[in-house]
Amino acid sequence: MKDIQQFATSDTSGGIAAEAVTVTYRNGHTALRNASFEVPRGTITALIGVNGAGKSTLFKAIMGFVPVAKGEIRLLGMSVKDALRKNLVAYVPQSEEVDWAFPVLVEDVVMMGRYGKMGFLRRPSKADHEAVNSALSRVNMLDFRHRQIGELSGGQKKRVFLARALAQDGQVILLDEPFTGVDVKTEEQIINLLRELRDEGRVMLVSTHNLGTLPEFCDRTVLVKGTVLAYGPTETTFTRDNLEEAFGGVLRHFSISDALSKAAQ
Ligand SMILES: Nc1ncnc2c1ncn2[C@@H]1O[C@H](COP(=O)(O)OP(=O)(O)OP(=O)(O)O)[C@@H](O)[C@H]1O
Repeated sequence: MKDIQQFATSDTSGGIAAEAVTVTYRNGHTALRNASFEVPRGTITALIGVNGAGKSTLFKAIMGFVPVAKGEIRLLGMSVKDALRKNLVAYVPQSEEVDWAFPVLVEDVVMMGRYGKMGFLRRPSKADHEAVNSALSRVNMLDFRHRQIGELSGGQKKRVFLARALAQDGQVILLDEPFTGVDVKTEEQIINLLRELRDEGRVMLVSTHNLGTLPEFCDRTVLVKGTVLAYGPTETTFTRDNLEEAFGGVLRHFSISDALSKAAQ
């Protein structure tokens, strides 16, 4: 483990903090061992590493889907359990995780973001409908609200799930590969939206294999490989040494010079 960036950290109580986190699956496989990092609020953080490095596992631990065997995750200064109970954690899934054949309208998907705020019967209030419409217009998808989710393009689907996170008013937003299958224009729209959300003081953790554009919009980077290898501001963490350690030979196929020079700017 090298070059871990400790940031000076008064604000970390408000973001995501993992301390010596170990996650072991039921079959006994330890996917993350002794992983520590901190991310303040008001930041967009890239989560990068090779396939199987533990990115999704970290997301699952933050969402309380898998138990943390050792260590602790704190979100916005509280336990994962409390943050989930307060409905503060929103998740934008990878496309492959969603059953697109499920017959549900765009506005229904976004309304799911409001469930935590509704009563037992889940009867949407006027405020819920307004929140859904406002979230859909923020991602430029209001005109599609009566469409079946399965009828949308890849980029449109991503925007609908982002709208669900907005309707939920998630303060910790986890995005799993938000740019897979989206065109350049949609990617730009998503990045602009993430910047707005950052400026509102939310904290975003973005799992991405798109190393080329990462330095343009991620203030911080966390590198994983069965643990956290390094974390901190992108300009000091997104370095050739750290990338080589995280990706090894895979990097031979990727020209990182451009990305590194962007990170250094
Ligand atoms: N439910 C599970 N049970 C047992 N092992 C699992 C489970 N889910 C994932 N793993 C293992 O844990 C390790 C980390 O997997 P994870 O899905 O977190 O990686 P990832 O970094 O998200 O990869 P990718 O880039 O391919 O999405 C892998 O070795 C994987 O095989």
